[in-house]
Amino acid sequence: MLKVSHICKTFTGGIIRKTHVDAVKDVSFTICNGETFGIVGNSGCGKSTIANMLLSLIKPDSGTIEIDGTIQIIFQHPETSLDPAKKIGYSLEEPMIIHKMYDKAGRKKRVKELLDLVDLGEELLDRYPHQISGGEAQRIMIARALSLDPKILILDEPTSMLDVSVQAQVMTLLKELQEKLGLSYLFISHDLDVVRWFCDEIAVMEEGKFVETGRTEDVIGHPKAEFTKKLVESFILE
Ligand SMILES: Nc1ncnc2c1ncn2[C@@H]1O[C@H](COP(=O)(O)OP(=O)(O)OP(=O)(O)O)[C@@H](O)[C@H]1O
Repeated sequence: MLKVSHICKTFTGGIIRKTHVDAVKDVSFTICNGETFGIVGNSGCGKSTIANMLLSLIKPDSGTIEIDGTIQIIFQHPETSLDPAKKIGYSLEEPMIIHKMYDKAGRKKRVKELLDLVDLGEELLDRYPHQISGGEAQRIMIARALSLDPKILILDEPTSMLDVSVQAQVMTLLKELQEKLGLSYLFISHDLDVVRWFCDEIAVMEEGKFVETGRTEDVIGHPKAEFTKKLVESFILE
């Protein structure tokens, strides 16, 4: 389970003229085990800042975050997340080496299990990132994240750089993995269509604030906040 209570983050900067951005303002939510919570909002509304606070990459100014188990993230650009100089096999093993998990034989066995989970063949292990497709690269990133047995995955626009048909395959795979492994997901997206299909609950975010939260069908079907209404309208008109 993940419980976020009243987190806030303000970025300050500038030497001559002070700048001040309230990136996240009093955000609270809970993700129950095995559930998917989506955050939808325009660029710059604070989605990544929330993800970074969950990953302890930045510290909230106030509020609390309780995480039961390990949390991992899948980014938008799988090709830049993989080391171009390292073979896929090594990239899959690396997190286990860093965390001193298993001996060499155990890691090799685990790599095979992980490939199986994401429906890829062992022939990929000897290739470099430029020798695999975008969809395969994203599957490798998912396998790599799973190597540390996380309970929660943050999916930060995980398919927005992929072709539509490949997007659907990766999203279906994520759903299957959730069932199989009992994972919880925090799904960050602009795409209401995918969110509607994928998320149990969503929050609509505007300028650092959650303006509306609830079961996905309720929020999209009966939007209450003005911003949500506009978002739903623009998505239907597209
Ligand atoms: N390290 C930082 N220093 C100063 N301002 C920052 C920093 N990180 C983010 N911001 C600002 O905080 C606000 C929220 O940014 P954030 O990256 O969380 O948005 P986002 O919703 O993830 O956007 P996108 O969908 O484009 O990734 C933006 O105005 C951004 O410019």
